[in-house]
Amino acid sequence: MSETSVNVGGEPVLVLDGIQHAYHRTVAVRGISLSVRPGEIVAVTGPSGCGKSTVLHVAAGLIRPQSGTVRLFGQQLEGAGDDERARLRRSKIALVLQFGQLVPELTGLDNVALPLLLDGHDPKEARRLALSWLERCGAQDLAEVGPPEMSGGQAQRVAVARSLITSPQLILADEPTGSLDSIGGRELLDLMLGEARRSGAALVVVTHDNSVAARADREIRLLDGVIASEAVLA
Ligand SMILES: Nc1ncnc2c1ncn2[C@@H]1O[C@H](COP(=O)(O)OP(=O)(O)OP(=O)(O)O)[C@@H](O)[C@H]1O
Repeated sequence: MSETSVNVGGEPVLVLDGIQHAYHRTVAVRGISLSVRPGEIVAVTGPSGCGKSTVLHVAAGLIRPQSGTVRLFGQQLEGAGDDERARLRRSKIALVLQFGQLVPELTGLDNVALPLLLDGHDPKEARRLALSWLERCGAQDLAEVGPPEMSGGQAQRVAVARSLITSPQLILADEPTGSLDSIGGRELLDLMLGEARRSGAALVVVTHDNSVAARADREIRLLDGVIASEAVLA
């Protein structure tokens, strides 16, 4: 592990218990339980279609699983309405989904500033911070560019900048650098891992990249919708 370890401990920030989910007749996840502690870096790996994205979307409260429970920062998600879920996500969690999921009508800069603007921060200060995060993510050239004009990799850089600007306590990332070349992807992941280590945020990252998994505290490998193996690496 190249990053400096922080203390990993305390009450879990995320607990999944007995999660099952199917899309029509396709069973994606069949009974997954896992728990993530503050500051822990967890890599979720496994072959295509094994259920990784579904687990991440359930953890983020974007998918309501057919059975099982999700607890985020001690709060049970089942009873929470959509507004409450959105509030919880905005205040403590950052999401980086596979295709960036940026707001198409806004510039790169305003996409990054958006979480702060929604939280009522001073717009000038929010944009100043957004520019500095774009620079750190190698995306300063995208400040005035709209998402429809960005490549997949560029959108991922902007999405990572947006995820880190709020100093989240939990980062949920689904193949956050899958559209970048290997060097660019490595640099951006280095930044995410480094930031998580520095700030003490927990990071759950879905990845096909073995080198990322090797630098996590724990690797959870899925196969056909169940946890096939779990390795503590740190
Ligand atoms: N919206 C959907 N509608 C129907 N089937 C879906 C949907 N999303 C996922 N699936 C199916 O559920 C299963 C698990 O998909 P999921 O995307 O969670 O796997 P994954 O491990 O993240 O795959 P990948 O590595 O290719 O992104 C797969 O068989 C997939 O085809």
